[in-house]
Amino acid sequence: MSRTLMAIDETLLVSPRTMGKIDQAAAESGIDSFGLMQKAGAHVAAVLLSHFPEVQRAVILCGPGNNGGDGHVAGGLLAASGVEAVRFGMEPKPGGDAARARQAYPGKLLPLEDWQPRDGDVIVDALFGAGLDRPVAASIAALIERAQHAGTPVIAVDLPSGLSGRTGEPTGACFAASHTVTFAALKPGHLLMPGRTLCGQMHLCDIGIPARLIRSDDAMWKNDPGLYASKRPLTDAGQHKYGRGHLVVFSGPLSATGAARLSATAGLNSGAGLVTIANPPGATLALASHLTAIMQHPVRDEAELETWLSDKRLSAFVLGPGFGDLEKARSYTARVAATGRPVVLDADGLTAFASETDLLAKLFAGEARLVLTPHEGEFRRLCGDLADDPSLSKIDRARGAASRFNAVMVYKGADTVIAAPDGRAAVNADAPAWLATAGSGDVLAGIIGSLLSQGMPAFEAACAGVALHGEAAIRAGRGMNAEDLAGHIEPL
Ligand SMILES: NC(=O)C1=CN([C@@H]2O[C@H](COP(=O)(O)OP(=O)(O)OC[C@H]3O[C@@H](n4cnc5c(N)ncnc54)[C@H](O)[C@@H]3O)[C@@H](O)[C@H]2O)[C@H](O)CC1
Ligand SMILES: [K+]
Repeated sequence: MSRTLMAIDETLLVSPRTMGKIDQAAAESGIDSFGLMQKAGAHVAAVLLSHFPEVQRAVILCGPGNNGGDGHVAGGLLAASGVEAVRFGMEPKPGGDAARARQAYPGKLLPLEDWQPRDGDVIVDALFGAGLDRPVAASIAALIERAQHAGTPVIAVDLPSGLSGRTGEPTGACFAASHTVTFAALKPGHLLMPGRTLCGQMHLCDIGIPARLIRSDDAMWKNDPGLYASKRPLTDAGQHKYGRGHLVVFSGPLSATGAARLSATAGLNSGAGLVTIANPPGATLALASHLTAIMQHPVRDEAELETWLSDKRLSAFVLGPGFGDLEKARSYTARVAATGRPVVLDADGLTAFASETDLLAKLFAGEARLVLTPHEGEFRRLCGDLADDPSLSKIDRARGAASRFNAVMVYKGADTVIAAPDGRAAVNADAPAWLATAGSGDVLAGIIGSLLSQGMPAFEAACAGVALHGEAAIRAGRGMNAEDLAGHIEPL
Protein backbone atom coordinates (compact mmCIF):
# COMPACT_ATOMS: atom_id res chain seq x y z
CA MET A 1 0.00 0.00 0.00
CA SER A 2 1.32 3.46 -0.69
CA ARG A 3 1.02 6.13 1.96
CA THR A 4 1.65 9.78 2.34
CA LEU A 5 2.76 10.26 5.90
CA MET A 6 4.19 7.70 8.30
CA ALA A 7 2.16 9.22 11.12
CA ILE A 8 -0.91 7.34 9.96
CA ASP A 9 -1.72 4.04 11.66
CA GLU A 10 -1.96 1.70 8.70
CA THR A 11 -3.21 -1.20 10.79
CA LEU A 12 -6.26 0.33 12.43
CA LEU A 13 -9.58 -0.61 10.83
CA VAL A 14 -12.40 1.85 11.34
CA SER A 15 -16.02 1.17 10.41
CA PRO A 16 -17.67 3.81 8.19
CA ARG A 17 -19.93 4.71 11.10
CA THR A 18 -16.98 5.29 13.44
CA MET A 19 -15.27 7.27 10.67
CA GLY A 20 -18.32 9.56 10.68
CA LYS A 21 -17.85 10.07 14.43
CA ILE A 22 -14.16 10.84 13.88
CA ASP A 23 -15.10 13.44 11.23
CA GLN A 24 -17.55 14.94 13.70
CA ALA A 25 -14.96 15.02 16.48
CA ALA A 26 -12.53 16.70 14.07
CA ALA A 27 -15.11 19.37 13.23
CA GLU A 28 -15.92 19.87 16.93
CA SER A 29 -12.24 20.30 17.73
CA GLY A 30 -12.22 23.29 15.38
CA ILE A 31 -10.69 21.63 12.32
CA ASP A 32 -12.11 23.05 9.09
CA SER A 33 -14.03 20.20 7.43
CA PHE A 34 -13.82 21.90 4.03
CA GLY A 35 -10.04 21.90 4.45
CA LEU A 36 -10.20 18.12 4.94
CA MET A 37 -12.19 17.77 1.73
CA GLN A 38 -9.67 19.90 -0.15
CA LYS A 39 -6.83 17.68 1.04
CA ALA A 40 -8.83 14.55 0.17
CA GLY A 41 -9.47 15.83 -3.36
CA ALA A 42 -5.82 16.81 -3.75
CA HIS A 43 -4.69 13.27 -2.90
CA VAL A 44 -7.09 11.86 -5.49
CA ALA A 45 -5.76 14.23 -8.17
CA ALA A 46 -2.17 13.35 -7.23
CA VAL A 47 -2.83 9.61 -7.51
CA LEU A 48 -4.35 10.10 -10.94
CA LEU A 49 -1.45 12.23 -12.18
CA SER A 50 1.24 9.93 -10.85
CA HIS A 51 -0.32 6.63 -11.96
CA PHE A 52 -1.90 7.75 -15.25
CA PRO A 53 0.53 10.25 -16.77
CA GLU A 54 -0.91 9.49 -20.23
CA VAL A 55 -4.46 10.48 -19.23
CA GLN A 56 -6.38 12.22 -22.03
CA ARG A 57 -9.51 13.02 -20.07
CA ALA A 58 -10.38 12.72 -16.40
CA VAL A 59 -13.99 11.63 -16.08
CA ILE A 60 -15.15 12.73 -12.64
CA LEU A 61 -18.32 11.02 -11.48
CA CYS A 62 -19.80 13.09 -8.64
CA GLY A 63 -22.42 11.89 -6.15
CA PRO A 64 -24.64 14.10 -4.00
CA GLY A 65 -22.65 13.82 -0.75
CA ASN A 66 -19.15 14.58 0.46
CA ASN A 67 -17.67 11.80 -1.66
CA GLY A 68 -18.88 13.85 -4.62
CA GLY A 69 -17.35 16.92 -2.93
CA ASP A 70 -13.95 15.23 -3.00
CA GLY A 71 -14.57 14.64 -6.71
CA HIS A 72 -15.28 18.33 -7.40
CA VAL A 73 -12.06 19.31 -5.65
CA ALA A 74 -10.05 16.70 -7.58
CA GLY A 75 -11.64 17.84 -10.85
CA GLY A 76 -10.76 21.47 -10.20
CA LEU A 77 -7.15 20.60 -9.40
CA LEU A 78 -6.77 18.35 -12.45
CA ALA A 79 -8.18 21.07 -14.71
CA ALA A 80 -5.77 23.56 -13.15
CA SER A 81 -2.90 21.21 -13.92
CA GLY A 82 -3.86 21.06 -17.59
CA VAL A 83 -5.82 17.79 -17.69
CA GLU A 84 -9.20 17.90 -19.41
CA ALA A 85 -11.64 17.16 -16.60
CA VAL A 86 -15.30 16.46 -17.33
CA ARG A 87 -17.81 16.02 -14.58
CA PHE A 88 -20.89 13.85 -14.66
CA GLY A 89 -23.32 13.32 -11.81
CA MET A 90 -25.75 14.96 -9.45
CA GLU A 91 -25.76 18.41 -7.94
CA PRO A 92 -24.82 18.29 -4.25
CA LYS A 93 -27.26 19.09 -1.52
CA PRO A 94 -27.02 22.82 -0.76
CA GLY A 95 -25.30 24.18 2.32
CA GLY A 96 -22.55 21.63 2.96
CA ASP A 97 -18.90 21.18 2.07
CA ALA A 98 -19.79 19.36 -1.15
CA ALA A 99 -21.85 22.34 -2.35
CA ARG A 100 -18.95 24.61 -1.47
CA ALA A 101 -16.56 22.41 -3.45
CA ARG A 102 -18.97 22.53 -6.39
CA GLN A 103 -19.15 26.35 -6.23
CA ALA A 104 -15.39 26.61 -6.04
CA TYR A 105 -15.17 24.80 -9.38
CA PRO A 106 -18.21 25.97 -11.36
CA GLY A 107 -18.98 24.72 -14.82
CA LYS A 108 -20.93 21.90 -16.37
CA LEU A 109 -22.13 18.88 -14.48
CA LEU A 110 -23.47 16.52 -17.14
CA PRO A 111 -26.00 13.73 -16.59
CA LEU A 112 -24.30 10.40 -15.84
CA GLU A 113 -25.99 8.83 -18.84
CA ASP A 114 -24.06 11.17 -21.15
CA TRP A 115 -20.65 9.61 -20.56
CA GLN A 116 -19.44 7.76 -23.62
CA PRO A 117 -16.11 5.99 -23.08
CA ARG A 118 -13.13 7.30 -25.05
CA ASP A 119 -9.57 6.07 -25.30
CA GLY A 120 -7.46 7.81 -22.68
CA ASP A 121 -10.34 8.24 -20.20
CA VAL A 122 -9.62 7.70 -16.52
CA ILE A 123 -12.65 7.62 -14.22
CA VAL A 124 -12.58 9.25 -10.80
CA ASP A 125 -15.40 7.46 -9.00
CA ALA A 126 -16.69 9.96 -6.45
CA LEU A 127 -20.31 8.80 -6.49
CA PHE A 128 -20.66 7.21 -3.05
CA GLY A 129 -18.23 6.48 -0.27
CA ALA A 130 -18.89 6.00 3.41
CA GLY A 131 -22.49 7.16 3.01
CA LEU A 132 -23.61 4.36 0.68
CA ASP A 133 -26.75 3.01 2.28
CA ARG A 134 -28.50 1.08 -0.49
CA PRO A 135 -27.76 -0.58 -3.81
CA VAL A 136 -26.90 1.85 -6.59
CA ALA A 137 -29.67 2.73 -9.05
CA ALA A 138 -30.07 0.89 -12.36
CA SER A 139 -28.70 3.91 -14.27
CA ILE A 140 -25.47 3.76 -12.24
CA ALA A 141 -25.28 0.00 -12.64
CA ALA A 142 -25.49 0.55 -16.41
CA LEU A 143 -22.67 3.09 -16.23
CA ILE A 144 -20.50 0.69 -14.21
CA GLU A 145 -21.17 -1.94 -16.84
CA ARG A 146 -20.18 0.50 -19.62
CA ALA A 147 -16.92 1.37 -17.84
CA GLN A 148 -16.09 -2.27 -17.32
CA HIS A 149 -16.90 -3.15 -20.92
CA ALA A 150 -14.69 -0.32 -22.19
CA GLY A 151 -11.90 -1.26 -19.77
CA THR A 152 -11.70 2.32 -18.50
CA PRO A 153 -9.41 2.52 -15.45
CA VAL A 154 -11.14 3.67 -12.26
CA ILE A 155 -9.73 5.56 -9.31
CA ALA A 156 -12.19 5.17 -6.45
CA VAL A 157 -12.55 7.91 -3.87
CA ASP A 158 -12.68 6.33 -0.40
CA LEU A 159 -14.40 3.16 -1.69
CA PRO A 160 -15.49 1.87 -5.09
CA SER A 161 -19.11 3.01 -5.36
CA GLY A 162 -21.39 0.11 -4.57
CA LEU A 163 -19.02 -1.48 -2.06
CA SER A 164 -19.91 -1.64 1.62
CA GLY A 165 -17.05 -0.27 3.69
CA ARG A 166 -18.36 -2.27 6.64
CA THR A 167 -18.57 -5.72 5.07
CA GLY A 168 -16.44 -5.67 1.91
CA GLU A 169 -19.46 -6.98 0.02
CA PRO A 170 -20.98 -5.13 -2.93
CA THR A 171 -24.51 -3.96 -2.13
CA GLY A 172 -25.44 -4.43 -5.82
CA ALA A 173 -23.53 -3.24 -8.88
CA CYS A 174 -20.07 -2.03 -7.90
CA PHE A 175 -17.04 -0.50 -9.56
CA ALA A 176 -13.84 -2.54 -9.76
CA ALA A 177 -11.14 0.07 -9.24
CA SER A 178 -7.50 -0.10 -10.17
CA HIS A 179 -6.73 2.33 -7.32
CA THR A 180 -8.63 3.39 -4.22
CA VAL A 181 -7.71 6.53 -2.32
CA THR A 182 -8.94 6.56 1.25
CA PHE A 183 -8.43 8.91 4.13
CA ALA A 184 -7.28 8.76 7.75
CA ALA A 185 -7.82 5.02 8.28
CA LEU A 186 -8.59 1.81 6.41
CA LYS A 187 -12.13 0.47 6.59
CA PRO A 188 -12.90 -3.27 6.88
CA GLY A 189 -14.24 -3.28 3.31
CA HIS A 190 -10.79 -2.40 2.00
CA LEU A 191 -9.41 -5.73 3.28
CA LEU A 192 -12.35 -8.14 3.40
CA MET A 193 -13.05 -10.03 0.19
CA PRO A 194 -14.19 -9.31 -2.40
CA GLY A 195 -13.68 -5.68 -1.38
CA ARG A 196 -9.89 -6.03 -1.34
CA THR A 197 -9.92 -7.07 -4.98
CA LEU A 198 -12.48 -4.43 -6.00
CA CYS A 199 -10.34 -1.67 -4.43
CA GLY A 200 -7.21 -2.44 -6.46
CA GLN A 201 -4.11 -0.73 -5.12
CA MET A 202 -4.82 1.07 -1.86
CA HIS A 203 -3.60 4.56 -1.02
CA LEU A 204 -4.14 5.53 2.60
CA CYS A 205 -3.76 9.30 2.86
CA ASP A 206 -3.39 11.71 5.71
CA ILE A 207 -5.82 14.62 5.33
CA GLY A 208 -4.86 16.28 8.58
CA ILE A 209 -7.18 14.66 11.11
CA PRO A 210 -4.95 14.47 14.19
CA ALA A 211 -3.89 10.97 15.23
CA ARG A 212 -5.41 11.52 18.69
CA LEU A 213 -8.84 11.67 17.04
CA ILE A 214 -8.33 8.61 14.83
CA ARG A 215 -9.27 6.29 17.63
CA SER A 216 -11.87 3.66 17.63
CA ASP A 217 -13.56 1.23 19.95
CA ASP A 218 -14.10 -1.09 17.01
CA ALA A 219 -11.09 -3.25 18.10
CA MET A 220 -10.34 -4.24 14.50
CA TRP A 221 -6.96 -4.26 12.84
CA LYS A 222 -5.09 -5.44 9.82
CA ASN A 223 -3.07 -8.44 11.01
CA ASP A 224 0.33 -7.05 11.86
CA PRO A 225 3.27 -7.79 14.20
CA GLY A 226 2.12 -4.85 16.34
CA LEU A 227 -0.72 -7.09 17.52
CA TYR A 228 1.46 -9.92 18.81
CA ALA A 229 5.14 -8.93 18.95
CA SER A 230 5.06 -8.13 22.66
CA LYS A 231 3.76 -11.66 23.41
CA ARG A 232 6.26 -13.54 21.33
CA PRO A 233 7.81 -16.56 23.07
CA LEU A 234 11.00 -15.80 24.97
CA THR A 235 14.11 -17.08 23.26
CA ASP A 236 16.74 -17.53 25.90
CA ALA A 237 19.92 -19.36 24.82
CA GLY A 238 20.04 -21.26 28.10
CA GLN A 239 16.43 -22.37 27.88
CA HIS A 240 15.61 -26.06 28.32
CA LYS A 241 13.68 -27.78 25.50
CA TYR A 242 10.71 -28.31 27.82
CA GLY A 243 10.71 -24.58 28.51
CA ARG A 244 10.09 -24.05 24.81
CA GLY A 245 6.90 -26.04 24.91
CA HIS A 246 5.82 -29.56 24.13
CA LEU A 247 3.23 -29.80 21.39
CA VAL A 248 1.07 -32.89 20.92
CA VAL A 249 -0.49 -33.61 17.53
CA PHE A 250 -3.08 -36.38 17.31
CA SER A 251 -2.66 -38.60 14.26
CA GLY A 252 -5.38 -40.29 12.25
CA PRO A 253 -5.32 -44.03 11.42
CA LEU A 254 -2.71 -45.84 9.31
CA SER A 255 -4.30 -44.64 6.07
CA ALA A 256 -4.19 -40.97 7.08
CA THR A 257 -1.05 -40.04 9.02
CA GLY A 258 0.28 -37.41 6.59
CA ALA A 259 -1.84 -34.55 7.89
CA ALA A 260 -0.59 -35.01 11.46
CA ARG A 261 3.00 -35.16 10.21
CA LEU A 262 2.53 -31.86 8.39
CA SER A 263 1.14 -30.25 11.55
CA ALA A 264 3.89 -31.73 13.69
CA THR A 265 6.68 -30.64 11.31
CA ALA A 266 5.21 -27.14 11.16
CA GLY A 267 5.00 -27.15 14.96
CA LEU A 268 8.65 -28.10 15.36
CA ASN A 269 9.78 -25.54 12.77
CA SER A 270 7.79 -22.85 14.56
CA GLY A 271 9.89 -23.20 17.65
CA ALA A 272 8.26 -25.77 19.94
CA GLY A 273 10.97 -27.49 22.01
CA LEU A 274 9.37 -30.92 21.55
CA VAL A 275 6.66 -32.29 19.31
CA THR A 276 5.03 -35.66 19.85
CA ILE A 277 2.52 -37.35 17.59
CA ALA A 278 -0.12 -39.29 19.49
CA ASN A 279 -0.62 -42.34 17.30
CA PRO A 280 -3.54 -44.74 17.24
CA PRO A 281 -3.07 -48.52 17.04
CA GLY A 282 -1.54 -49.63 13.76
CA ALA A 283 -0.07 -46.30 12.69
CA THR A 284 3.23 -46.54 14.58
CA LEU A 285 5.31 -48.09 11.82
CA ALA A 286 4.00 -45.78 9.12
CA LEU A 287 4.79 -42.79 11.29
CA ALA A 288 8.15 -44.12 12.45
CA SER A 289 9.37 -44.53 8.87
CA HIS A 290 8.83 -40.79 8.28
CA LEU A 291 9.83 -39.17 11.54
CA THR A 292 13.15 -38.28 13.11
CA ALA A 293 13.05 -35.25 15.41
CA ILE A 294 9.36 -35.70 16.07
CA MET A 295 8.51 -38.26 18.73
CA GLN A 296 5.64 -40.70 18.97
CA HIS A 297 3.43 -41.84 21.80
CA PRO A 298 0.82 -44.59 21.40
CA VAL A 299 -2.67 -43.54 22.45
CA ARG A 300 -5.12 -46.34 21.90
CA ASP A 301 -8.05 -45.09 23.93
CA GLU A 302 -9.26 -42.51 26.40
CA ALA A 303 -7.74 -44.33 29.37
CA GLU A 304 -4.25 -44.21 27.82
CA LEU A 305 -4.76 -40.57 26.91
CA GLU A 306 -5.81 -39.77 30.47
CA THR A 307 -2.69 -41.40 31.90
CA TRP A 308 -0.44 -39.56 29.46
CA LEU A 309 -2.10 -36.21 30.16
CA SER A 310 -0.88 -36.37 33.74
CA ASP A 311 2.48 -35.31 32.24
CA LYS A 312 2.16 -31.58 32.85
CA ARG A 313 4.89 -30.82 30.33
CA LEU A 314 2.53 -31.53 27.43
CA SER A 315 1.67 -27.92 26.88
CA ALA A 316 -0.65 -27.69 23.83
CA PHE A 317 -2.62 -29.97 21.53
CA VAL A 318 -3.63 -30.05 17.87
CA LEU A 319 -6.52 -32.36 17.07
CA GLY A 320 -8.27 -32.86 13.77
CA PRO A 321 -5.96 -33.03 10.74
CA GLY A 322 -6.63 -36.45 9.18
CA PHE A 323 -8.11 -37.64 12.46
CA GLY A 324 -11.08 -39.51 10.99
CA ASP A 325 -12.99 -40.89 13.99
CA LEU A 326 -15.43 -38.13 14.92
CA GLU A 327 -16.69 -39.73 18.12
CA LYS A 328 -13.15 -40.21 19.36
CA ALA A 329 -12.37 -36.63 18.31
CA ARG A 330 -15.10 -35.42 20.67
CA SER A 331 -14.09 -37.59 23.62
CA TYR A 332 -10.37 -36.80 23.23
CA THR A 333 -11.14 -33.09 22.96
CA ALA A 334 -13.14 -33.29 26.18
CA ARG A 335 -10.19 -34.98 27.91
CA VAL A 336 -7.61 -32.43 26.79
CA ALA A 337 -10.02 -29.56 27.52
CA ALA A 338 -10.18 -30.77 31.12
CA THR A 339 -6.43 -30.26 31.51
CA GLY A 340 -6.87 -26.49 31.19
CA ARG A 341 -4.20 -26.38 28.49
CA PRO A 342 -4.55 -24.80 25.03
CA VAL A 343 -5.99 -26.71 22.07
CA VAL A 344 -6.27 -26.16 18.32
CA LEU A 345 -9.20 -27.89 16.64
CA ASP A 346 -8.98 -28.15 12.87
CA ALA A 347 -10.52 -30.27 10.09
CA ASP A 348 -12.16 -33.41 11.61
CA GLY A 349 -11.83 -31.80 15.04
CA LEU A 350 -14.27 -29.15 13.80
CA THR A 351 -16.54 -31.51 11.88
CA ALA A 352 -16.82 -33.67 15.01
CA PHE A 353 -18.60 -30.82 16.79
CA ALA A 354 -20.85 -29.72 13.92
CA SER A 355 -23.73 -31.69 15.46
CA GLU A 356 -22.55 -31.08 19.04
CA THR A 357 -22.05 -27.35 19.16
CA ASP A 358 -23.56 -27.05 22.63
CA LEU A 359 -21.01 -29.51 23.96
CA LEU A 360 -18.13 -27.57 22.39
CA ALA A 361 -19.48 -24.32 23.84
CA LYS A 362 -19.25 -25.84 27.34
CA LEU A 363 -15.81 -27.44 27.18
CA PHE A 364 -13.52 -24.41 27.29
CA ALA A 365 -14.55 -21.94 29.98
CA GLY A 366 -12.32 -19.21 31.37
CA GLU A 367 -9.52 -17.44 29.60
CA ALA A 368 -9.61 -18.21 25.85
CA ARG A 369 -7.37 -21.22 25.11
CA LEU A 370 -9.26 -22.94 22.32
CA VAL A 371 -8.39 -22.01 18.72
CA LEU A 372 -10.76 -23.09 15.94
CA THR A 373 -9.47 -22.90 12.38
CA PRO A 374 -12.44 -23.41 10.03
CA HIS A 375 -12.49 -22.67 6.32
CA GLU A 376 -15.78 -21.46 4.89
CA GLY A 377 -17.43 -24.91 4.68
CA GLU A 378 -16.38 -25.90 8.20
CA PHE A 379 -17.55 -22.54 9.54
CA ARG A 380 -20.94 -23.08 7.95
CA ARG A 381 -21.23 -26.54 9.49
CA LEU A 382 -20.44 -25.15 12.94
CA CYS A 383 -22.39 -21.88 12.77
CA GLY A 384 -24.90 -22.09 9.92
CA ASP A 385 -27.02 -19.29 11.38
CA LEU A 386 -24.09 -16.85 11.37
CA ALA A 387 -22.87 -18.01 7.96
CA ASP A 388 -26.29 -17.42 6.40
CA ASP A 389 -26.98 -13.98 7.87
CA PRO A 390 -26.31 -11.58 4.99
CA SER A 391 -26.25 -8.55 7.30
CA LEU A 392 -23.09 -9.80 9.02
CA SER A 393 -19.56 -9.11 7.81
CA LYS A 394 -16.96 -11.85 8.01
CA ILE A 395 -15.63 -10.02 11.08
CA ASP A 396 -19.09 -10.10 12.68
CA ARG A 397 -19.43 -13.80 11.93
CA ALA A 398 -16.02 -14.63 13.37
CA ARG A 399 -16.78 -12.58 16.48
CA GLY A 400 -20.16 -14.29 16.91
CA ALA A 401 -18.53 -17.71 16.77
CA ALA A 402 -15.69 -16.64 19.08
CA SER A 403 -18.15 -15.58 21.72
CA ARG A 404 -20.33 -18.68 21.26
CA PHE A 405 -17.45 -21.13 21.77
CA ASN A 406 -15.26 -18.93 23.99
CA ALA A 407 -12.63 -19.59 21.35
CA VAL A 408 -10.27 -17.69 19.17
CA MET A 409 -11.56 -18.12 15.65
CA VAL A 410 -9.25 -18.34 12.67
CA TYR A 411 -11.85 -18.04 9.94
CA LYS A 412 -9.77 -18.94 6.92
CA GLY A 413 -9.83 -17.66 3.37
CA ALA A 414 -8.04 -15.11 1.22
CA ASP A 415 -9.10 -12.68 3.97
CA THR A 416 -8.56 -14.83 7.07
CA VAL A 417 -10.23 -13.21 10.07
CA ILE A 418 -8.90 -13.87 13.55
CA ALA A 419 -11.36 -13.02 16.33
CA ALA A 420 -11.26 -13.36 20.10
CA PRO A 421 -14.17 -13.77 22.52
CA ASP A 422 -13.32 -10.32 23.95
CA GLY A 423 -14.16 -8.81 20.53
CA ARG A 424 -10.68 -8.16 19.14
CA ALA A 425 -10.47 -8.96 15.45
CA ALA A 426 -7.73 -8.90 12.83
CA VAL A 427 -7.96 -9.32 9.07
CA ASN A 428 -5.02 -10.94 7.33
CA ALA A 429 -4.40 -9.44 3.92
CA ASP A 430 -0.89 -10.57 3.04
CA ALA A 431 -1.20 -14.27 2.22
CA PRO A 432 -0.34 -15.24 -1.36
CA ALA A 433 -2.99 -17.00 -3.45
CA TRP A 434 -0.90 -20.18 -3.76
CA LEU A 435 -1.33 -20.81 -0.04
CA ALA A 436 -4.65 -22.44 -0.94
CA THR A 437 -3.24 -25.94 -1.43
CA ALA A 438 -3.87 -29.38 0.07
CA GLY A 439 -2.36 -29.67 3.54
CA SER A 440 -1.90 -25.93 3.99
CA GLY A 441 -4.44 -25.91 6.83
CA ASP A 442 -2.61 -28.75 8.64
CA VAL A 443 0.53 -26.62 8.57
CA LEU A 444 -1.33 -23.61 9.96
CA ALA A 445 -2.82 -25.65 12.80
CA GLY A 446 0.68 -26.89 13.69
CA ILE A 447 2.16 -23.39 13.70
CA ILE A 448 -0.56 -22.04 15.97
CA GLY A 449 -0.35 -25.10 18.24
CA SER A 450 3.39 -24.56 18.50
CA LEU A 451 3.04 -20.90 19.50
CA LEU A 452 0.43 -21.90 22.09
CA SER A 453 2.77 -24.57 23.44
CA GLN A 454 5.41 -21.88 23.88
CA GLY A 455 3.07 -19.86 26.08
CA MET A 456 1.61 -17.28 23.70
CA PRO A 457 -1.96 -16.26 24.53
CA ALA A 458 -4.50 -17.63 22.05
CA PHE A 459 -5.39 -14.47 20.08
CA GLU A 460 -1.76 -13.44 19.67
CA ALA A 461 -0.72 -17.00 18.77
CA ALA A 462 -3.43 -17.14 16.12
CA CYS A 463 -2.52 -13.75 14.61
CA ALA A 464 1.18 -14.60 14.60
CA GLY A 465 0.51 -18.10 13.25
CA VAL A 466 -1.50 -16.77 10.32
CA ALA A 467 1.27 -14.28 9.55
CA LEU A 468 4.08 -16.89 9.78
CA HIS A 469 2.06 -19.18 7.51
CA GLY A 470 1.73 -16.47 4.85
CA GLU A 471 5.40 -15.51 5.12
CA ALA A 472 6.45 -19.14 4.73
CA ALA A 473 4.32 -19.38 1.58
CA ILE A 474 6.01 -16.30 0.13
CA ARG A 475 9.43 -17.82 0.86
CA ALA A 476 8.39 -21.21 -0.55
CA GLY A 477 7.16 -19.50 -3.71
CA ARG A 478 4.52 -20.19 -6.30
CA GLY A 479 4.16 -23.90 -7.04
CA MET A 480 4.98 -24.95 -3.48
CA ASN A 481 3.23 -27.84 -1.77
CA ALA A 482 2.36 -28.13 1.91
CA GLU A 483 5.61 -29.97 2.72
CA ASP A 484 7.65 -27.15 1.16
CA LEU A 485 5.52 -24.73 3.13
CA ALA A 486 6.29 -26.44 6.45
CA GLY A 487 9.97 -26.38 5.52
CA HIS A 488 9.98 -22.62 4.94
CA ILE A 489 8.60 -21.57 8.31
CA GLU A 490 10.80 -19.23 10.31
CA PRO A 491 9.93 -18.99 13.98
CA LEU A 492 8.85 -15.66 15.45
N1 LIG B 1 -12.38 12.03 7.13
C1 LIG B 1 -12.82 11.61 6.02
O1 LIG B 1 -12.71 10.43 5.74
C2 LIG B 1 -13.45 12.54 5.11
C3 LIG B 1 -14.24 12.05 4.11
N2 LIG B 1 -14.79 12.78 3.17
C4 LIG B 1 -15.55 12.15 2.14
O2 LIG B 1 -16.89 12.09 2.57
C5 LIG B 1 -17.44 10.85 2.21
C6 LIG B 1 -18.65 10.53 3.03
O3 LIG B 1 -19.58 11.56 2.73
P1 LIG B 1 -21.15 11.40 2.98
O4 LIG B 1 -21.78 12.64 2.51
O5 LIG B 1 -21.36 11.01 4.37
O6 LIG B 1 -21.55 10.14 2.12
P2 LIG B 1 -21.53 9.87 0.54
O7 LIG B 1 -20.93 10.99 -0.20
O8 LIG B 1 -20.91 8.54 0.37
O9 LIG B 1 -23.05 9.72 0.09
C7 LIG B 1 -24.07 10.22 0.86
C8 LIG B 1 -25.33 10.58 0.06
O10 LIG B 1 -25.65 9.62 -0.91
C9 LIG B 1 -26.92 9.06 -0.63
N3 LIG B 1 -26.87 7.65 -1.03
C10 LIG B 1 -26.28 6.65 -0.39
N4 LIG B 1 -26.36 5.50 -1.10
C11 LIG B 1 -27.03 5.83 -2.24
C12 LIG B 1 -27.41 5.10 -3.39
N5 LIG B 1 -27.14 3.81 -3.50
N6 LIG B 1 -28.08 5.73 -4.36
C13 LIG B 1 -28.36 7.03 -4.26
N7 LIG B 1 -28.02 7.80 -3.20
C14 LIG B 1 -27.35 7.20 -2.20
C15 LIG B 1 -27.11 9.27 0.85
O11 LIG B 1 -28.46 9.24 1.20
C16 LIG B 1 -26.49 10.64 1.00
O12 LIG B 1 -27.35 11.64 0.57
C17 LIG B 1 -16.30 9.90 2.39
O13 LIG B 1 -16.55 8.69 1.69
C18 LIG B 1 -15.15 10.71 1.83
O14 LIG B 1 -15.05 10.54 0.42
C19 LIG B 1 -14.62 14.26 3.26
O15 LIG B 1 -14.53 14.87 2.04
C20 LIG B 1 -13.35 14.66 4.00
C21 LIG B 1 -13.26 14.02 5.29
K1 LIG C 1 -16.49 6.31 -4.44
